[in-house]
Amino acid sequence: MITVNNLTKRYGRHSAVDDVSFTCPPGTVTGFLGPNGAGKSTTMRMICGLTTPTSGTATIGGVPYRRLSNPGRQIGVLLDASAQHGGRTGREVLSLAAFTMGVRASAVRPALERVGLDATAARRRVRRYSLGMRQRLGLAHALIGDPSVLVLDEPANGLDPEGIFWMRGLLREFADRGGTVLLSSHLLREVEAVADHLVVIGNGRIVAGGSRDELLATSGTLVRAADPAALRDLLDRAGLDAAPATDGGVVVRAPAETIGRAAAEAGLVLLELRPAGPGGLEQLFLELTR
Ligand SMILES: Nc1ncnc2c1ncn2[C@@H]1O[C@H](COP(=O)(O)OP(=O)(O)OP(=O)(O)O)[C@@H](O)[C@H]1O
Repeated sequence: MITVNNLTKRYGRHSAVDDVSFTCPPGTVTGFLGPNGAGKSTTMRMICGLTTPTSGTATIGGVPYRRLSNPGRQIGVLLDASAQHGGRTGREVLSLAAFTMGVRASAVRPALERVGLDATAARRRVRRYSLGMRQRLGLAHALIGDPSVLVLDEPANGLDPEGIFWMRGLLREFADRGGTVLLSSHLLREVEAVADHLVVIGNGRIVAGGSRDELLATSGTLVRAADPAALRDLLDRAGLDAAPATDGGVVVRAPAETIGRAAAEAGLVLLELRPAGPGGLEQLFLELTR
């Protein structure tokens, strides 16, 4: 369980993270979503004891990271895959991590295999790894202590579509076995497929959070009218926020009944009126983080 309570980080007058609270329960994957510069990395660094909060707390199983006795055995962290020591081989990186955490050396090979790094890759120096290979090695590093919590910052960066699919499966399985996963991304589509909880951050503040299905249910109503300009006028007059959808309709943050009644009163012909679904969540995400 990760518990974040009123976390704030200020750099001078700028609040990188502003009063952020959320929890990540065991058995779930939480997607931490926000555009570049929203405060995801800073929050994750505070969870992992790398950045000191201005105020607030973050705990793993009730204990702040810096007070964990052997943190790698409880929480696996992948914050910046490109920061690995380029002069070491993949196997050396993992052997050193295993040694530091008190994990037996025989765990190194299976850990590399688990993330799809074969014997040739294991012998290669990390400076010759692609970003995708570094992400895989970073994931192996996070997993080698057999932790119950994973914190991963943009782990899909540099992975090809097959790699992203593979990683989703790995994270889903980890959570299904009772693990806790927090992963960040600036792409809704990327986390939507694997996360069962979403926390959306914009300008350092939480702007939406809850189960993915809950957020989907509140993601608005898709409306398409025979006369799109008349629909826009009607929504403006009714004071209803609308965002353009990809298929020519608009997503409105209001129940279908409200829109349907307003359209009927104005004599407007509607071609479509339905819950916006995943596309609506995308609109909501864009709107919330604008
Ligand atoms: N060490 C620092 N000194 C000053 N400002 C910082 C520092 N670290 C982060 N910031 C600022 O805090 C804000 C949040 O940055 P952060 O890296 O947490 O965002 P992010 O959501 O992870 O974005 P990205 O996806 O681009 O990494 C940004 O405005 C950033 O410029």
